[in-house]
Amino acid sequence: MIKYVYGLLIVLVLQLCLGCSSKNVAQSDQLYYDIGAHQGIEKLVDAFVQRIVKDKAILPYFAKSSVKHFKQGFINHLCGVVNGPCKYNGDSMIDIHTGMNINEADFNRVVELLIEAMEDVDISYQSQNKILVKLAVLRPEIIKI
Ligand code: HEM
Repeated sequence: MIKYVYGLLIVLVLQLCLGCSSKNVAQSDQLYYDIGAHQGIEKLVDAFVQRIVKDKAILPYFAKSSVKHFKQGFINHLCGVVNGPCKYNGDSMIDIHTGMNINEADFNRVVELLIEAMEDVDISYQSQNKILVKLAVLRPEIIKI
């Protein structure tokens, strides 16, 4: 009987440990999966670019940019931001945006366009907020000093 109880206890402890470790793994990249993994990010960035090209205040910033290159860079960067399995190999946010003289209003507008794009592709408000919190910390690297 004692052996049986011990056995049961061991199984219980093992299950708890497995439960917590798989929970941790799931939690770390949960946002990535919640927004549809790589395909979801591609859809979002497509919608974002469609919003940018229709915006008179923001489009001029991209006058000399390659849309294809921007899309790929933004996809990889966002994928990393949401703890996905991609690696962004581009320049730092400071290096890219320095010299563009981005003001507060235009930064906010780009964030608005991203929110609209997230709505376009039906990303939940909870995931939207998580993404926005992660991007908000980049603000000082992007707005002109
Ligand atoms: C949190 C906000 C932002 C993030 C995370 C972000 C991120 C990025 C990334 C990842 C790239 C692509 C880098 C590459 O692979 O070449 C990029 C490029 C670019 N970003 Fe941003 N950006 C932000 C805000 C802005 C704002 C507010 C503007 C302008 C109003 C802007 C204008 C540009 C332009 C014009 C490029 C293309 C540069 C080129 O052609 O080399 N970005 N950004």
